[in-house]
This record gives sequence, structure tokens and C-alpha cells, in this order.
Amino acid sequence: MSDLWRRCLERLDGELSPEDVHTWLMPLQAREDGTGLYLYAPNPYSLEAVRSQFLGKIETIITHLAGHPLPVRLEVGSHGGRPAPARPASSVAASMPAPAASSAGQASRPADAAPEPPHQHNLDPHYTFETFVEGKSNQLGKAAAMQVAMNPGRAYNPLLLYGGTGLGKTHLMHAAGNLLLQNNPDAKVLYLRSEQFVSGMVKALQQKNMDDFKRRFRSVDALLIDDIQFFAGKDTTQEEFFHTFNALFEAKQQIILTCDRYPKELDKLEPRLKSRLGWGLSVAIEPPDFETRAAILLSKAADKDMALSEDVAMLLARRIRSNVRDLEGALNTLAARANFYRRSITTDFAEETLRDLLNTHAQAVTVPNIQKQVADYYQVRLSDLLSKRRVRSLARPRQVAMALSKELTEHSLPEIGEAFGGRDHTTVLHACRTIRGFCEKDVRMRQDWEQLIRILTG
Ligand SMILES: Nc1ncnc2c1ncn2[C@@H]1O[C@H](COP(=O)(O)OP(=O)(O)OP(=O)(O)O)[C@@H](O)[C@H]1O
Repeated sequence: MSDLWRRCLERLDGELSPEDVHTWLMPLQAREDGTGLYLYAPNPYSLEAVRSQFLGKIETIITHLAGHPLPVRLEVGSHGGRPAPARPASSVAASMPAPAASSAGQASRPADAAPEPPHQHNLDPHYTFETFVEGKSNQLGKAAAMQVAMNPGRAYNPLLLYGGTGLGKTHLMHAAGNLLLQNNPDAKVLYLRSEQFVSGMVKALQQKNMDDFKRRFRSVDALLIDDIQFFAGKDTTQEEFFHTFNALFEAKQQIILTCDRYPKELDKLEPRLKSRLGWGLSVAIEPPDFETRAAILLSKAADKDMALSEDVAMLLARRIRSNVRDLEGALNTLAARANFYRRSITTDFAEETLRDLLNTHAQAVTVPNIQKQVADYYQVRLSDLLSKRRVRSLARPRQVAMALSKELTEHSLPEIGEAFGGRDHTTVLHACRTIRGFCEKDVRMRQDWEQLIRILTG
């Protein structure tokens, strides 16, 4: 192996997940000469994955290790024309679920095949409906996930939960899987992240056992795949997933998916797959409102036996609006520091301990930032948004920007009025009420509002 590549792999090993390193980088063969480093991928699919996900990082490390810029060239093939070595069966196999065929299985197993390993569902037992705090933002998603768990393959198929990061999509998906299993302990439920589906497929292609791969995925009673946005641009994966989807759907086996946005908005996802995804129910999971954020904090604290007062929960809920994962991170930091310094968690202690984090969140959402994002979103000029002009095409975006400033910052009504060209605080109050009213009765306005909150707090 090229020494440069060996050292690069050592560095990447510390920076990337073991799964990525074993799936994509270990199979590469390397050759180095004065003109550059040549990396040979075993097939076009691996080449595309390495190019799109890791090439930039590899180039940076190689330049650093070589002490000067050195081109990295990716090709399909093998060093010296030899076939790429077969990868050890361990790495991906360890991360790949290997469910046994259920009665609903599509493909039969050869009689002389080795016995199947026991089925692994990969569900996290802590992610249940009991530990999920319901609020306006996730009510529908929770109800749909429960329905699916009670009537798999019949209520909504597929169920697709979509929305920004850290809002509880994975939690709900596991909760549905756990409830389904609780009601039917023999069901073959299988959860996996979309990267695992992709890496499993690459491995099957390399080892020429696609039949096994197909059988594994088509023989489950419920298939739960997280973050399907990762399929975008991966044509071979989409093709395979399309057929898996059809097989499961026709056999009335449940499919639950999550995605970071409405799948129709995903570029590079095949139209026929987009259309299939729309056959069942797609539900948006929105960022939680203030009350839900506070309730989630109190519930997570209770789970950890952590003494958290309502004052501190409200402080964090008011200042951290981005997503639940960030809230949980803040809570964990507080618990660890309080434990270490043997302090009780007061609002002063929270402010002091989380100062940097809270400042970062405060800086992310400022009135000028809101004004700029709203102007971009509605495609109006910022100067027009702040002007005195009252035409409707400007008045509505201006009201949205004012209402968002009230919702997402700590500024008072007069301060917000001042930031919008010296308007009176009653104008801001009127804007807030108008937009709230619109959001309740106008779907389009509600979508705009939620999308802007996602952009500003994401
Ligand atoms: N309503 C909720 N009640 C309790 N916990 C929640 C809630 N929403 C999110 N969480 C918690 O927040 C964390 C992040 O949630 P989760 O991983 O489900 O987010 P996600 O939407 O799948 O994010 P990503 O798209 O980044 O994977 C988890 O620990 C989850 O338990």
C-alpha cells in the first residue's frame, strides 16, 4: 500500500465513522508517483460515493501530509490491473442487520445455505411513545406513528415523517417499531439508517450476493429507514429501494421512512420513487413551540433523575429554539457540570455554565438576520421591506418579519418597531396578531412561517 495513503487512512480513521472507513475507503487501492496519488475504486458506485463524500477531505489531508499540493485521482479499477481484494466480511456485516426470512418473504433460500443468524431489529428501547412529549408541532406525526404501529401495513403505507434535524423523527420511528413489536412479538421489524442500506448494497454488489440482500430486505414485516435524503443522487440504490418498496407494499408490509424535507423537494430523487412515497401519509414534524420545549426538558430531566426547576427549563426553552437535540445537549452539559462541581442547578448556574452556547443561539437569530432572510424568501429588496411603502407585496412580508422578530428574539415591541424604519410598537403588535391569525386559517401562510423558522433556527 502507498505509504502516503496508509497515513491518510490513519487520519481519516480518527475523523470518520468506522462504517464509512470500512465501507468506502478500505476497499480503495492506491498508487503514488510524482504526479499524484491514484485511488482505484472497485466499481463506479463506490467511486461516486468516495468522490461525493470524501474526496475533499482526502485532498486536504494528502496536501498536508505531502507538504505540497498533490492531485488525487479517482478511477475505477485496480492497481496494476489486479482485481480489488475482497473485503473482510466483518466491518459492514457487523453494521448490517441480517433478518431472517419471515412468512411473507419474497425469495426463497437455497436448501444448502448456512443457517440464518437471529433477527436483529436495531430498535432503541428508550425511544417509545411514553418518553415522547407531544405538542402542536408533532401531534399529527405521533398519532400517525401510533396508528401504523397498531395496524401495520393497513393504516398508512408508507408513513413518511419529514422535517428538520433533531426534531424527533427517529424517536417516533423507533417508538412505532417498539409498539409494533410489543403488540406482535414475532413480527420482523427492521430499523436502519439509509447509509446502512447503501453500504449493505455496495457490499452485496462487491461480493456478488445481491439475492441475499434483496431477500433480507423484502422478507421483513416492517421496514424502517431513517434519513432517506441520503438516497438522492444514488441511482443504483434508488433502483433497488424502489423494488424493495414495491415488494413490501404489495405484500402489505409496513414501510416507515424519515427525510429531512418533503421528499418532492428532494433533488436527484427519481420521480417514480417520489410518487411511491406519496402513496401513504407524509407528515411534517415541526420545531416545538416554547411550552413543548420546556415540557421536553422537564421530562428528559425526570428520566435522568435530575433536579431541574421550571425556571431553568423555561430559561433554556426560551433561549434554545433550534431543535430538541440541542436542548438535550444543554441539559446533559448542565447535569455533568453540576455533578462535577457539586452545585445545584439554578438559573445563575445555567447562565454561567452555558454562556457560550446561549450566546451562539442568541447571535444566530437577530432582527437584521430575520429581515434579510424574509426579504430573500419573498424575493423583495431589503430596502423595500424596511421602507414606508404599503403595497401588499411588501406589507405582508414585513408583517411576517416583525412577527418572527417577536417570536425568535428577546427584543421588545418598541425595539422591533425601531428596527423596521422607526414604526410604532402598536404596528408590531398588529403584525404579530395578523400573522398568527393567518397561520391558523391559511395553510400557505403556515407553511411559509414554519419554513422561515426552520431556516432561521436550523
Ligand atoms: N417530542 C419529543 N419528546 C421527547 N424527546 C424528543 C422529542 N423530540 C425529540 N426528542 C429527542 O431529541 C433527540 C433527537 O431526536 P431525533 O434523533 O428523533 O431527531 P431527528 O428528527 O430524527 O433528527 P435527524 O434528522 O437529525 O436524525 C432524541 O434524543 C429524541 O429523543
